[in-house]
Amino acid sequence: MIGLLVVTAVPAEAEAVRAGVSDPTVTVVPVGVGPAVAGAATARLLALAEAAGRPYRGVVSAGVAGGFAGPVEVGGTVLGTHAVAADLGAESPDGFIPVDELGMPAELLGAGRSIAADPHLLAALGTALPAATVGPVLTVSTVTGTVAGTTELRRRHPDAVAEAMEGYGVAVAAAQATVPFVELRTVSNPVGPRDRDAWRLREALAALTKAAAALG
Ligand SMILES: O=C(O)c1cccc(C(=O)CC[C@H]2O[C@@H](n3cnc4c(=O)[nH]cnc43)[C@H](O)[C@@H]2O)c1
Repeated sequence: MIGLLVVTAVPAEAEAVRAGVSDPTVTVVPVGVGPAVAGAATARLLALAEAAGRPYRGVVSAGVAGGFAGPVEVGGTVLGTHAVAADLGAESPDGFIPVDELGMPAELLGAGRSIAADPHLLAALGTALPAATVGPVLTVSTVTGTVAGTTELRRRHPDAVAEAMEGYGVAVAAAQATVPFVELRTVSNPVGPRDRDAWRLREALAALTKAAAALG
């Protein structure tokens, strides 16, 4: 049976996903924090499965996230239409320049700075999770932690609904393996001035367990 691969950053997220999934063909693996380690680990898992003659039918980047106040509240569920490499580019005196506006040859940019979710996976999860907020999910290497950072990110990505740290890396791995990708997040904290004590991890992990039932 061809299964689904669900990758999370940390073991607590993986446990929350496993608690909600009943389909034995769904494999859940905590692959680490940040786009580089998550992307590399996912690429390896996809390559090993392909080499064994049992390629995955899809990859889901799942876990908790910071939510942009307005579109989504703490405890809410988010489905990513796109995984956006929000801090990949260059600073300049005139502001941030996204990587695909730096004049580099397109073939060096892979799938680009924004990778769309697979429309079939997205539609299936959207049907199973009608209350989910659907929109672009930013991938950042640095958690946003100031008012200025939040304002700038919202200015650059007015449609974004959440930020997390792995989606784009996982999406690159999926794109290179031509495996469908989608991102599923639940919100542990608002994006804004850093207040780690205010993160509602228990609430977000419980929401993740509920949402994970949609994966099978
Ligand atoms: O300490 C714990 O028990 C625990 C349980 C579950 C998750 C964690 C994490 O530290 C998750 C890190 C993970 O969360 C994403 N995340 C969450 N909020 C944000 C944010 O505001 N900005 C960016 N990323 C966020 C991210 O994907 C991290 O990898 C701890």
